[in-house]
Amino acid sequence: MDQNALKEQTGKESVKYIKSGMIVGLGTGSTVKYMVDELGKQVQEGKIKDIIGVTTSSRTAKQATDLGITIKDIDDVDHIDLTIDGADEISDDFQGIKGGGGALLWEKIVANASNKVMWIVDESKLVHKLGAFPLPVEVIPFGAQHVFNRLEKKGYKPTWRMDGDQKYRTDENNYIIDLHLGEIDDPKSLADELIHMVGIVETGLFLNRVNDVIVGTQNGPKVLHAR
Ligand SMILES: O=C(CO)[C@H](O)[C@H](O)COP(=O)(O)O
Repeated sequence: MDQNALKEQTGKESVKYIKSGMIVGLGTGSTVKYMVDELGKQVQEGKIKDIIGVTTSSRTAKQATDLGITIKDIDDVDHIDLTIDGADEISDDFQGIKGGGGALLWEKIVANASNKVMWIVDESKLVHKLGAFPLPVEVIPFGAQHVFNRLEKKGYKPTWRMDGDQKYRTDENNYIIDLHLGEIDDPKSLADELIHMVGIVETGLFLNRVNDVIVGTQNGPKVLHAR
């Protein structure tokens, strides 16, 4: 099976955890796309009833709406039962990097409002230590070049996330700077340092935020329990 087939496997498997009546956080990315397609199918077939989706990006909102899934704004629900989202890297101790798809800010807000969080990944995303995947940080446009320069001075090897020849814009109209760190020895202190730099709105370090992970493997989906 190639990587896409593994993403499809884990995406479809995760829908088994969505029960009728739930308020479900819908993540972003190519793996989540398979999950939302399957969820839409089961909603249309009447197998899953009365669910409400809270989406983590305008892309997922459009996909879910097109499939007939009822969507509510995060501020119109008081909790989320379960959020299913993708991830870019998951370390041995279940810490993660997210934001490869540019939706890290809304993804973290939705995760924080969720009783349970499940990540769905293919096996290539499991790593010993975080950092081979460039760490995204979301920055507001005002003064963003100064933030970039500070990150460069710190040796964090920043690059602008691009969309063609323009800087990529998030759903909040912010920019993303990707940090090419290689290996992150202490994710917690790095997250603390970055979040206190004025202009940075959020980082792609998702620490202690996942309960279960479904991994797509050549031998079928495997469930890992984090906490
Ligand atoms: O964090 C994300 C988007 O911001 C995605 O969940 C992450 O990038 C994984 O994406 P994919 O399933 O396409 O590999």
